[in-house]
Amino acid sequence: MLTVDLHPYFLNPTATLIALALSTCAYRIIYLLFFHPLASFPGPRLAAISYWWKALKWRNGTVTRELQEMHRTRGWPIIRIGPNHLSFWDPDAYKEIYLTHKFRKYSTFYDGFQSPAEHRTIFTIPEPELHAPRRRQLSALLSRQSVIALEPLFHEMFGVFTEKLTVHAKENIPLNFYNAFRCLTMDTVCVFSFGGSAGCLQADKFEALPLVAVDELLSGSYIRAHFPRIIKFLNLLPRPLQPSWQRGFDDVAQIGAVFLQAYRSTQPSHKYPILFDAASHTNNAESTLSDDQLVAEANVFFGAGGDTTGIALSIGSFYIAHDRTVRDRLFDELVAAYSTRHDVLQAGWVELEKLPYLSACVHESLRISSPLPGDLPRVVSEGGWKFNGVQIPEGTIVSASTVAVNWSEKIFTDPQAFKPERWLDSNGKFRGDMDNWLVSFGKGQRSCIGQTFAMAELYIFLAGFWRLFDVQMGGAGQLEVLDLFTTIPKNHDDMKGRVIATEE
Ligand code: HEM
Repeated sequence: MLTVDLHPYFLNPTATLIALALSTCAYRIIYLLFFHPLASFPGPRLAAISYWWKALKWRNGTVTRELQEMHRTRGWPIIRIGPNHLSFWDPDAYKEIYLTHKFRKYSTFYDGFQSPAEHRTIFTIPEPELHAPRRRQLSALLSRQSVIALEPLFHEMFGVFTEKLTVHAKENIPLNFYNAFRCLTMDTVCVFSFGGSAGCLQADKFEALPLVAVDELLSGSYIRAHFPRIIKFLNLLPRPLQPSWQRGFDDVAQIGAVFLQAYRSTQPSHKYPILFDAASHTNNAESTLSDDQLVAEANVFFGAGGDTTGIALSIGSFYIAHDRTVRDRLFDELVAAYSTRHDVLQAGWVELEKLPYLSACVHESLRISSPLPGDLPRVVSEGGWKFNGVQIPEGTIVSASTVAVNWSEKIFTDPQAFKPERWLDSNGKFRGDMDNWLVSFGKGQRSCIGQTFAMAELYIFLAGFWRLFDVQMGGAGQLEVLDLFTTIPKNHDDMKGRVIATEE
């Protein structure tokens, strides 16, 4: 009789399972490297087989810089940065991906930014047909007229900021401008979103706990955005065993609920409309947001609008402080328009927009800081996408960094230099046409809904600050930044300096 001697491995279920798992992995790696529809696109090998390449670069803050470097040194306009993800370093690709409305948001990535996790928001809803009504509902709050009605809020917050800076100037206390401006914008958007301040402006030397909490929370974004299964697993762990960024995310989810409860019980009356007033009282019952949705939206506004504007203000101010010609020209324009401290503290956005050099400084600050530099992923729709003769299969995740446009040599000469003059024509008038190529707020239907709010802040705060103060900073005026989803200075010491009051 024929007998077959089975190798002992086949009789051991554990060994069999391990062998199966290893061969499945090996098969997948070979498939992703050599047979996947994106196999012919260049990029790091690890990126072709897993999101870990991108995640690790994101953790170190170097992902955008590395993409820029690969593009510069190897000439790659399209880089494979994930098994099914292509990143484009090309201004035209940027416009096609974001402006033409062909591609929807990649939900796995955006779900990682939901707080509370079960509620999709204006920022995270991928379906255009669900997003459009939510956007219409909330955009009334952020129309130009509505933002002008918020000027008392901006003036109130800037008044507190100014008093504090005056004390720092008198006592010659050094300041971290990155933190100082973020405290100002975080408190401002917090009042708008929740009806109460986060208390950042009250913190000694602007070392505010909410800033630390937001930084901490962002430090885990690379896991939240790319590895949802890890997040599910972490959620099963007892809270003390979870990483601090995970706990931080859950804590932020609570902030909105606490504020809404306070709002409902006290019915505070503000001099200006806040998100809770307007978003909870619409005439149409169907479009009224539930409390949970309202809290989730308020959390998004706070998250999206707190850091970003402060980053543009502080990085712009860093460059203005280092270039005396820029600083003096801006100061002269502001003094001519606002001769007293009182005047500039009440300056309105519409009037400020008429100042060409201030406008140039605002736009150049937005361009050079690119506060959200990371790739914001979209999914190629049915039928695929042909870009510059290259066929991209449907279902591919595509993205392009705002830096690929804002720092493009094709569009801006000497793009790494801070030159407000590039925004002026030969008669010294502001060139509004160049706005087309400023993509800091994104473009298209999913661009920043808070753009008007942020622009009003940038004009009012930058004008007030540079009219009333001057800054002494060390160093050569070169700033190295990291991309941790938002832009952060690599070395916080670069952002330190002393503030000098120019008006008593
Ligand atoms: C300089 C400041 C700011 C910059 C650079 C900025 C940038 C951006 C960008 C690039 C997007 C698109 C995100 C994506 O494609 O996924 C975005 C979306 C968004 N931003 Fe801003 N933002 C700023 C300030 C603000 C402010 C002040 C608010 C709130 C008052 C805000 C609220 C939002 C919201 C809610 C979205 C989602 C919009 C949608 O998908 O319809 N942002 N922002």
